[in-house]
Amino acid sequence: MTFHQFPDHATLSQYTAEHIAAIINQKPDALLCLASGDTPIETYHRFVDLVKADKVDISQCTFVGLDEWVGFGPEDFGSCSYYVFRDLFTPLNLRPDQVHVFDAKADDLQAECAKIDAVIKAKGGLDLLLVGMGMNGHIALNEPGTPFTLGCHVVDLAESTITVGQKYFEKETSLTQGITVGLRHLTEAKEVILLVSGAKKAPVLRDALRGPITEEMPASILQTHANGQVWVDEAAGSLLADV
Ligand SMILES: N[C@@H]1[C@@H](O)[C@H](O)[C@@H](COP(=O)(O)O)O[C@@H]1O
Repeated sequence: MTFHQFPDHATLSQYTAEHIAAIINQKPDALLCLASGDTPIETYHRFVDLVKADKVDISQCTFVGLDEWVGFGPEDFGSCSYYVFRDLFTPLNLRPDQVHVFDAKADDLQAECAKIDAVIKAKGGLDLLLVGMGMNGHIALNEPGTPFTLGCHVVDLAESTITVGQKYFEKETSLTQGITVGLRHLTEAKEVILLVSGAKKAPVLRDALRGPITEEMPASILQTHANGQVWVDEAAGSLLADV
């Protein structure tokens, strides 16, 4: 694992966008799984700028959705896929065959897990997994206590995730379960980037990077990845020097 601290969120976002473009320039048919959440939004805007400026050709790439609230879909404001479509997939004008997301409204959620597991397997694994970190250290929707060995699965959401998740919605919304790419896919990904931004995440980031590697702190799995990058802004990294 390598760690880099950027002065601010804008610099972090520009660097990350250029890095994603570099991965695709090296492997035009790359399979990418990119997080929802507030943290990477500016990265996606910068990446769209690079595509529109012809700095990278995405016509052969495939994108996999990372996670979703059960019962919600891309058309629902506040869903995970709503933001990824709004900020990335739609502005990129991707063909339908380039995008694979969980249908979290499906009757058979296990089949949805098998569907995404199969896409990842068929493409020989993820070339890039870009994730954020929840306030309880979750990665995607892998909550504390999730085995590192799981592939895609359905999860009961932690209280903290339900509370913090309200920020994505206009009004109070009932969230109970999630469907998510698992940490086995993180372990097997050729490269993983964890983006962390803001002072409120600083204590969790310190525990994830300086504490023990444990399933109780999902983000600690980054410590085990040979090609794992943890990229943070100064506010998020503010407690690391003190450890
Ligand atoms: N499902 C998402 C995750 O995929 C995201 O990475 C994380 C951090 O989100 P944010 O960047 O908004 O802090 O929490 C949410 O629950």
